Amino acid sequence: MNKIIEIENISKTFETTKVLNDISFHIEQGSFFAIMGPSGSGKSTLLYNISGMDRPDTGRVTFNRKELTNLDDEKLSQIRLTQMGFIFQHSYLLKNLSIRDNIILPGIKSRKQSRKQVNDYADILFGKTGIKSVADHDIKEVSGGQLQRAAICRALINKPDILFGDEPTGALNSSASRDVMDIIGNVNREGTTIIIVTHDAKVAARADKVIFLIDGSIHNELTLGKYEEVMKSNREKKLLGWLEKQGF
Ligand SMILES: Nc1ncnc2c1ncn2[C@@H]1O[C@H](COP(=O)(O)OP(=O)(O)OP(=O)(O)O)[C@@H](O)[C@H]1O
Repeated sequence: MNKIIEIENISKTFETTKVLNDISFHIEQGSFFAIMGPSGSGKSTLLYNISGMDRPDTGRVTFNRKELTNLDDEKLSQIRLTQMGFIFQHSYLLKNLSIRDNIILPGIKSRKQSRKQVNDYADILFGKTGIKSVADHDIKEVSGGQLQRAAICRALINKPDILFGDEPTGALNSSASRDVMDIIGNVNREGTTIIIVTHDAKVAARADKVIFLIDGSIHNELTLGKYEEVMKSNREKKLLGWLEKQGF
């Protein structure tokens, strides 16, 4: 298996607090990886540091064999735009644009595909995420679940190798959360590597591997293997038992 991301001895301090403490691990191409841990343990900081949204003070992050920690800001943002997708708990879309325009904008900006190709691909993504009927609506006219599906479309418009999610279901009810995780699961099955931060065991149970952070260090890790719907409740039980042992 190819390593899509390799993290070597990264540390990060904010003022006097060491938030990431000499963390090393790797993520295999095509895998689904979840980061869990108590509030304040450094989960979001870790995600931002491995995705080039922030830089560690020390250590090295390599993505697709390129060392991100060596790159200038312009090269980093180009990689984020063309090879990475991001979704957040509140994925802000531009208010004055329709759903469609929000999604095609980063597609046109990246110049990876022609305008027509971007539009055609947006239609494919609207179909896959079930928001075709609202694609030309204003963003104020859709539900939170539809907005998060639109955010997934926007994150995928440039066909990224990897999708990062920071609490991607944190603002959704359980049924919308399940729908969003089904979509993310399908994206993973089609080959995109997924890394998410989540508090939700049901969400993390979709991952192949879960790491548990405490005070900026990896306290433990659990391998669950590839997700299958029929094994859902067993996986959730296994993960919940493991989380209890970690003191969660
Ligand atoms: N930009 C920043 N400047 C100063 N301190 C920060 C900054 N970002 C994060 N921190 C601090 O780093 C620590 C870890 O924050 P982080 O958001 O990574 O934790 P988390 O595990 O994701 O927490 P939560 O589950 O509550 O979102 C916290 O104490 C937070 O206050």
